[in-house]
Amino acid sequence: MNDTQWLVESTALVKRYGRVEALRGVDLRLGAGQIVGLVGPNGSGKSTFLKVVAGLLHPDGGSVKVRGRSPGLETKRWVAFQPEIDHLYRWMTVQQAMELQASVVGDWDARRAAELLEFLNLHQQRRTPVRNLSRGMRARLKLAMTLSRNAPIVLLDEPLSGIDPPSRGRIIRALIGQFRTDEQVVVLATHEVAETESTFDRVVFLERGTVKIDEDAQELRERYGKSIQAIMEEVYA
Ligand SMILES: Nc1ncnc2c1ncn2[C@@H]1O[C@H](COP(=O)(O)OP(=O)(O)OP(=O)(O)O)[C@@H](O)[C@H]1O
Repeated sequence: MNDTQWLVESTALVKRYGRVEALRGVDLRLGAGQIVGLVGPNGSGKSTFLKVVAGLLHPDGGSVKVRGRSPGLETKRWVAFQPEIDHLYRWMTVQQAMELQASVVGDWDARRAAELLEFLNLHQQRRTPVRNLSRGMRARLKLAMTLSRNAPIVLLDEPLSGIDPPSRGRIIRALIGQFRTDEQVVVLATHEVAETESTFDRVVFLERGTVKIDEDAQELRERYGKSIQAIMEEVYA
């Protein structure tokens, strides 16, 4: 594979916040056709990695390439990034938030957006202002806004945060349903490993800014003879 065939390639990637070294030489290559579970304890660098790939933070060392280019304006159109923070305008209705997103991204899929609103039980809330939505409903809206894009690189930072456990299965099915194996990579940064690991093709485990595990999800389960959740709890607690 040459450089441009990787959707994301980081080499010895370093990111610091003042004296805190959040990423300490991360080497990762992500190609199309995978859901990658990005896991690790609090502060291990998951969000920082996603933000660097999304072009929101600049590396302090090493490099990151998105389809062979340094992250910037050009690469942002290839990356659908759902941050953990709530970035929605409170005064907008659900419909207006979707329309705003549709107008600023170049790869909006209106049909999928309508399907996702229905699937995520938001279709009856179209005229509801964001400020009147519960935290879980806002999380669903963020997910709909992200997954309605046809971006080759989808980065989801704790997408299930705030969503009630019984609904998470539906959300995960939405994620798989929208996933196009031949074109996209989905990176799912999460602490909800038990609920999401069935979607993982590959697991990247970060610890203190370095990659401790980067392995096929099924091979990892077989190697330890337990679920990824159990591996996280027992081996890396
Ligand atoms: N804006 C910031 N300013 C200073 N330090 C930061 C900032 N953002 C993150 N850090 C630090 O960088 C390190 C990595 O943080 P990061 O948020 O990337 O980890 P994470 O794995 O996503 O954590 P969590 O699971 O808690 O969301 C931590 O030590 C954190 O305190």
